[in-house]
Amino acid sequence: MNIIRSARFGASTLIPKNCWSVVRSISSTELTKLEVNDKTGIAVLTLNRPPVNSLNLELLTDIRNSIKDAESNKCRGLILTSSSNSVFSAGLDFLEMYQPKEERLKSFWTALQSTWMTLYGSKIPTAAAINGHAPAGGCLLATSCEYRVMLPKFTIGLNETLIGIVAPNWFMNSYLNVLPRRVAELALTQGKMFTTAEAQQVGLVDDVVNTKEEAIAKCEEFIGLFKKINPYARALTKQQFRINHLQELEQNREQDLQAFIAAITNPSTQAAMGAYLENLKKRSK
Ligand SMILES: CCCCCCCCCC/C=C\CC(=O)SCCNC(=O)CCNC(=O)[C@H](O)C(C)(C)COP(=O)(O)OP(=O)(O)OC[C@H]1O[C@@H](n2cnc3c(N)ncnc32)[C@H](O)[C@@H]1OP(=O)(O)O
Repeated sequence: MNIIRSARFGASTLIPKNCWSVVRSISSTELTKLEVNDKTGIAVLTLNRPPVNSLNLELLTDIRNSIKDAESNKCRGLILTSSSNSVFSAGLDFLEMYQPKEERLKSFWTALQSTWMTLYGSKIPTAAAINGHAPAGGCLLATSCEYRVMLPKFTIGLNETLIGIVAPNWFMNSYLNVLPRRVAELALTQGKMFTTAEAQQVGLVDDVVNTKEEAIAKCEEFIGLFKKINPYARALTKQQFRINHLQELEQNREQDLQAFIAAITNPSTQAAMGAYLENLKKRSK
């Protein structure tokens, strides 16, 4: 019998393969659902933190655990998507950063660093089915993947300067891994949110389709490209492209954390964030 061991069902829980329907849950929490298609071996990770999948400590932790579960279950690839019809992820949860408690703020940023390193450095092929808006941290998740497909009439980009904050190096590096330097610099300094059409034009997304189902199918097609490629050779090649960015953060994690805490707790950042949040709340009424 072909057995899959699911880390989050407990080390001793064995799930018999073939006793399940084609799509099988590997692990799920209140905030994430990780399902694998038994025929293709490709896993779909659905973010499910209504209303906007803002990334708080718990969601970031669940995303990281899910990526690790997909890897340890030897999935052939991982697709990130959202349970919302209009938002992929609204980025970092402002409530983690506005008037924060220091210990929680530290855990939050440390979880973001770990999640990014796990996703950006994952050995398996990764793809994002962007079925809604993807500002800031939402864009970071998407650009950390190897392939992106997006639905029309949404927006994506690193808008940090609009909020009065500075995207850290590793946010920028994820952008630069996808965009030409000049486009990335102009976009980052303006805090530009690209429409789907603009994002495709500059190469921020690879394809545009009309439905979430088509987006997942496109991601599967992308991951299928590696069917005949030796996974070890593929993973090492990907690693060589990304190792400098990963090492840069790994070697400066504490410094990066302290820079984040100093920037976020600065009274002028708090004031800018407070005003931005106020505006967001007014708009949503
Ligand atoms: C040199 C190095 C130094 C290091 C310095 C480090 C500095 C920090 C770097 C990293 C910082 C930030 C990265 C981020 O990710 S910040 C988050 C940026 N996100 C945004 O700007 C998105 C804001 N949201 C929107 O634009 C819209 O909500 C939407 C995503 C387009 C969706 O629109 P919608 O109409 O569908 O929904 P809406 O009514 O606006 O929102 C519904 C409720 O959700 C609340 N909300 C939205 N976004 C967030 C969020 N990111 N965090 C928390 N809450 C959010 C919104 O306020 C509504 O709430 P309510 O119903 O009014 O209570």
